[in-house]
Amino acid sequence: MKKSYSTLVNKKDIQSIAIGGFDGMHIAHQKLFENLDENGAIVTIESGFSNLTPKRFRQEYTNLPIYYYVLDNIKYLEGKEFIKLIKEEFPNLKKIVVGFDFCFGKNRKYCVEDLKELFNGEVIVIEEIKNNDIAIHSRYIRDFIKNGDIKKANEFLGKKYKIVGSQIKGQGLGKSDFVPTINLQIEDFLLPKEGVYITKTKIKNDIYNSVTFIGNRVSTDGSYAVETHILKDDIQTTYNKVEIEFLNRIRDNKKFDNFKDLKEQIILDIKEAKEFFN
Ligand SMILES: Cc1cc2nc3c(=O)[nH]c(=O)nc-3n(C[C@H](O)[C@H](O)[C@H](O)COP(=O)(O)O)c2cc1C
Ligand SMILES: Nc1ncnc2c1ncn2[C@@H]1O[C@H](COP(=O)(O)OP(=O)(O)OP(=O)(O)O)[C@@H](O)[C@H]1O
Repeated sequence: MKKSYSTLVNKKDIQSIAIGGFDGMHIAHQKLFENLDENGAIVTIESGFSNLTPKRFRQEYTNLPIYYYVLDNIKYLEGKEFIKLIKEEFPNLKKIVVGFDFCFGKNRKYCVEDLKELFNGEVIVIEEIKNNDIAIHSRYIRDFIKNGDIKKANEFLGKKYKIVGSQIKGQGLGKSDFVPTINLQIEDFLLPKEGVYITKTKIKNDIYNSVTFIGNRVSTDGSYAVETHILKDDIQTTYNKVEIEFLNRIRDNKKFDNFKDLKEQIILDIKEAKEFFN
């Protein structure tokens, strides 16, 4: 099994693991982690499609060490081979925690009953965790985000949906014709539906109330942009890392016939965001 990330914890010390994809580190994932003991670890099988909590950001949502394995390297294994590798990786493993729908190995033909049979230790299977009768899964959270339903996404995540990017140069119009904005380049993260959102923006150790526009600037140059206006301060410098937390959605992206109308709308958006924070 090829590990693609290393932590400082010695794998010989690990006695319990939770296994899965864990994109989002959502409420149900956290329930699995609660069943790990102090010598526990998270074993993440990377499919390459993680865009809620891309791999390099996942560790911030847990104190447990995370070990990453590439799905393509292990998906052809028979059940016995999978367990053998797990035991080679974690020689003192006593407990495995998975969800009710966990399957593994060749054609995903091995599931929880096989795991119980093949692993000579404790296997804890967590029943399906729901939020108001709807099952919590990363795929549903992705749908909420794509539809702009940030409140639902946050409810299912158990935290605010966050993207991380770096500042890039904008058109230079914001400051002169509208309001100053930080233009962002975002990689790896799933972007919410086009529109205007109430957000918090974190730069270094400071957190600012903000409004964020996502979408094609159909009223100006037409290009796709993610840009944030900080409600309080005029942020001047270029920062490498900017984090945006989504709290609520204000409206859809819209084409305005002139800059005056767009500016008036932006002022209304800012007013709505300020009221939200008050
Ligand atoms: C709160 C807010 C709402 C916005 N709404 C729209 C919009 O509905 N339609 C649009 O085409 N552009 C919208 N924009 C983007 C502006 O067109 C953009 O800020 C302007 O073109 C300046 O871009 P620049 O920062 O690259 O100079 C919005 C920007 C902000 C900050
Ligand atoms: N709602 C849930 N209730 C209980 N266990 C869950 C739930 N969702 C996921 N799990 C378990 O968490 C682990 C990680 O699963 P996985 O990464 O597939 O999460 P997911 O949210 O179901 O993702 P996806 O929607 O992409 O399938 C697995 O062991 C899985 O069985």
